[in-house]
Amino acid sequence: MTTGGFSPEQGDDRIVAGSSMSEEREVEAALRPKHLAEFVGQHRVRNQLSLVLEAAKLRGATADHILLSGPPGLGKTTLSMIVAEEMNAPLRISSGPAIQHSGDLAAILSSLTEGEVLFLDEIHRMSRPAEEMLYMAMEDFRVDIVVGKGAGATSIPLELPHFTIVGATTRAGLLPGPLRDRFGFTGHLDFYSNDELELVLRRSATMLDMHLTSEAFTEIATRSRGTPRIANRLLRRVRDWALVNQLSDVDARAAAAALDMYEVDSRGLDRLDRSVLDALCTKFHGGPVGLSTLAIAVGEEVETVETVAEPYLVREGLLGRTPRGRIAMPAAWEHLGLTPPEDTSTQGLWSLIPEETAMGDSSRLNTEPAGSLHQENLDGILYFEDRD
Ligand SMILES: Nc1ncnc2c1ncn2[C@@H]1O[C@H](COP(=O)(O)OP(=O)(O)OP(=O)(O)O)[C@@H](O)[C@H]1O
Repeated sequence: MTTGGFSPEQGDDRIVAGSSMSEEREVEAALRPKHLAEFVGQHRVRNQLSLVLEAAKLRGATADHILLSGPPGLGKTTLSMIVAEEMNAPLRISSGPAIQHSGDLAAILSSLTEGEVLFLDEIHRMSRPAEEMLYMAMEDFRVDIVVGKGAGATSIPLELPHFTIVGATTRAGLLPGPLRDRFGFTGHLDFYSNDELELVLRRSATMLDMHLTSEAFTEIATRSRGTPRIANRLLRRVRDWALVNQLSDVDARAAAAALDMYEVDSRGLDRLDRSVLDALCTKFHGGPVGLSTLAIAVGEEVETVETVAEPYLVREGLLGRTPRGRIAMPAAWEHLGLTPPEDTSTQGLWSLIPEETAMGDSSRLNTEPAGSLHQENLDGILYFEDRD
């Protein structure tokens, strides 16, 4: 959910983007699980969160502040709503970009009621003065309101009711330590397995009164980039296709035909992803090539390539980030049906890529600031960054 400001990971309207298109928000909202028991996957976070909430209820207290991190579309907003529902508390929603002055935050905090849950999306984008005000509010349930200017300025302490902040961020590494330390519980959401996505799809299909075969669910899940929001969106496109083609039951072939029409391929890559890989392989012979050169070659903004296409390509082991630039991994050539040149400098770089950046936890990769070589991020993962 985006409540103000623009960020590339949230403002993109691709069919496989992890963000919402405005006209679809209503259906998306209807498909949200309302209770922890309905929330698919993320077992560790779900169990831990359940314990935090249960204990708070037994104590008759408000729940501790909760920080949720992870890529867009994995369920952070949904979990914040579930927290409010499970605590039987009202929910207020705001976001970092909407809170640019400490006065904005003071206005929100001073109007909260006892036990209320305040969801702060994109909390890493809040201004520094607001952030500092939040430290005191989270710890002491108090803020100091400064009245007047210069020598005549006075600070008036304002007591606040007890509340729970649920902060969400796609970039945990950008949160200052003092802010992170004030959250009593931190949960990192990972991409979903295909089996989990199938469960999400089955639940949504029932709610949308759609009939699909098991194979059709598998077909859609495989193309959903590990993201429930994308899975639900692809399901809605399949629903459109079935409606127009007067199909009451959707099998794998029909699902594949529908998604092919929207240019989402068998690995969940769309036109942007493929054009990045294609440019890397055909124009730059597999790389290494700098990010901005690559972005120019595909006619996109650097930030779009970096935050929208790249994380998934890295996670799928199709693209590598090296000290000398982006390179096509062997799987990229294979996926495009191309043969890698026999002797390239790229091949020497394949072995240089740490396992996390080649295959695994790309959610952490794209959560870090760009612009330096060989940085150690806050999670202790070595990653490479080039900027030309
Ligand atoms: N674990 C889940 N089980 C079932 N559905 C889910 C789950 N997680 C997310 N969804 C579905 O995916 C959609 C997107 O989830 P949500 O808006 O909570 O993601 P988000 O992480 O807050 O994304 P963003 O950071 O872009 O705001 C929701 O409408 C919901 O229906």
